[in-house]
Amino acid sequence: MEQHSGGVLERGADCHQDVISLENVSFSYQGQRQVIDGLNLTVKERDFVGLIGSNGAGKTTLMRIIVGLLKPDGGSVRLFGQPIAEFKDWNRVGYVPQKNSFNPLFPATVREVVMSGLYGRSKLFRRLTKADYQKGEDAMHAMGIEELSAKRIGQLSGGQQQRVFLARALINNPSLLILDEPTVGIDTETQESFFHMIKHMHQHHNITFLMVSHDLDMIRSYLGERPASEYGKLKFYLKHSHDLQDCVESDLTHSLRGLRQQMESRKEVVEVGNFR
Ligand SMILES: Nc1ncnc2c1ncn2[C@@H]1O[C@H](COP(=O)(O)OP(=O)(O)OP(=O)(O)O)[C@@H](O)[C@H]1O
Repeated sequence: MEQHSGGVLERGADCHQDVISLENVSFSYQGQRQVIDGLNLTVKERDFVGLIGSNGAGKTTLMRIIVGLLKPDGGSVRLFGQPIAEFKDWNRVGYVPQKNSFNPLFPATVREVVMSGLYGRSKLFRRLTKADYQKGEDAMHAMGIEELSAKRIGQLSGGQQQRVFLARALINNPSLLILDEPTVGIDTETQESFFHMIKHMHQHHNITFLMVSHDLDMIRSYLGERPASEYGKLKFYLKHSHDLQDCVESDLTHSLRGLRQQMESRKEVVEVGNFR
């Protein structure tokens, strides 16, 4: 992740793809003061970025800009290297917004809420296939909620509901997960198991995370004591699940391939020479 306003935060050579890039992004709600002004942010493949900031600092606004729900007044937003206006591959992005509380009479079941993640932004309801149902089962299994599948979402506890929303975000097997305060209102024990689960997903499933949280202890325990960068009241903490070894290896592979090609072309010259 790089984030800077004015000065550039130094970061070594890195072979990982840019997943989120914001350049000089500004935003204000109609007729109000600027919430975000000239923000630069780069989140790379397999980064885990934790965002901490006081109430009203602009965290949710920033998440909504990144997932295309708000259009910035200025600057550019790219996802996986593509300008957001042209980005179509929304299945690669899972987004869990700030907690919604459901009326206990809300008619959808857990399975229906999870399956609705397949429709993404198209809002086009298509006939679900056997493979789609299997994806739903897999996502519920990953979140440990398969036994709740027939219950109404409104009848679940806050922690169970969060698992449902995470399963909904996971159903398309995303490469980027954006979570906005996923553990608000959840008891400490469930928070711990939730964090354990997302750390596991980060370390073993190569998912890139951007997570807003008020839980400074959790953020520090996983992402380190100090923020990697700050922008106004927003503090960005960072951990990679990769290290530069990946890049060294990929450079090495690249060099070896180059060497092999050189040797092969020499061999051809020799063979051509022999032929003559
Ligand atoms: N729909 C809206 N219309 C007008 N102003 C808004 C709207 N949503 C948020 N704001 C204002 O924008 C600023 C940033 O709000 P935002 O929700 O992004 O903050 P936040 O950092 O996520 O806060 P919190 O920690 O309380 O969730 C606040 O001053 C808020 O009052």
